[in-house]
Amino acid sequence: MYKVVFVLGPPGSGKGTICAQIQENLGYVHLSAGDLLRAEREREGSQFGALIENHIRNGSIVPVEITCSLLEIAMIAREDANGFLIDGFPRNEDNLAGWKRQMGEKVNEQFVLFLSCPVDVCIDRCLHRGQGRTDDNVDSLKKRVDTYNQSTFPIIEHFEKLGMVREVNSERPVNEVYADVVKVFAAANQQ
Ligand SMILES: Nc1ncnc2c1ncn2[C@@H]1O[C@H](COP(=O)(O)OP(=O)(O)O)[C@@H](O)[C@H]1O
Ligand SMILES: Nc1ccn([C@H]2C[C@H](O)[C@@H](COP(=O)(O)OP(=O)(O)O)O2)c(=O)n1
Ligand SMILES: [Mg+2]
Repeated sequence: MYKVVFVLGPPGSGKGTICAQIQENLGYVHLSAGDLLRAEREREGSQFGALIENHIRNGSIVPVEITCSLLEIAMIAREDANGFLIDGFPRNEDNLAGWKRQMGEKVNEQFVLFLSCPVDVCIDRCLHRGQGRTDDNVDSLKKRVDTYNQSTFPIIEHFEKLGMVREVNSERPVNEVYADVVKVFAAANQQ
């Protein structure tokens, strides 16, 4: 069984930043659904490149069969891992249902780390992220925030009802956010 922590929050809430630090210090392997999709978009011979780019620019969500397969392939490649941080997934009902179908029997879902941050702060961070992403512009960001509010937040609420959500306010400086995140992992791993 793979041990899995889902990391969710609005675009720019700091998911990638915090996951990199957890990977470095706690031995979890960081898998960003967005990074895997961008890599697949660039892969020569991929039949999904154009479809992925359309969704990324539109701030809409790629069909789960594609994303979940990329995640599973990446997990199989790191079967030695202590656990996995699944960053930016599941982002909607389709993601959640497809994950349950494909991975439900193979994973132990530890908890959901929810990085909460006001949307205006998040948008500002994305506009200054400096990674040259095709979706870090005002138009795409509006759509991504709509998708977050309409489709992703209900998934967080679903996990909340199951008692699985650990919320950390990520509006603060990274070192403060990280310190609280470490406490969440310590508590979860004590059980
Ligand atoms: N706590 C924080 N305070 C200020 N800036 C942050 C913080 N966390 C992340 N950032 C910056 O905000 C941008 C988005 O962070 P990132 O980790 O890519 O977020 P996400 O993966 O949730 O979209 C990056 O430029 C990052 O350096
Ligand atoms: N589960 C996912 C995750 C990301 N995507 C697509 C759509 C998202 O707007 C983009 C970018 O996702 P990414 O997690 O990299 O974005 P943020 O880190 O939240 O800014 O990728 C997806 O279709 N399905
Ligand atoms: Mg990210």
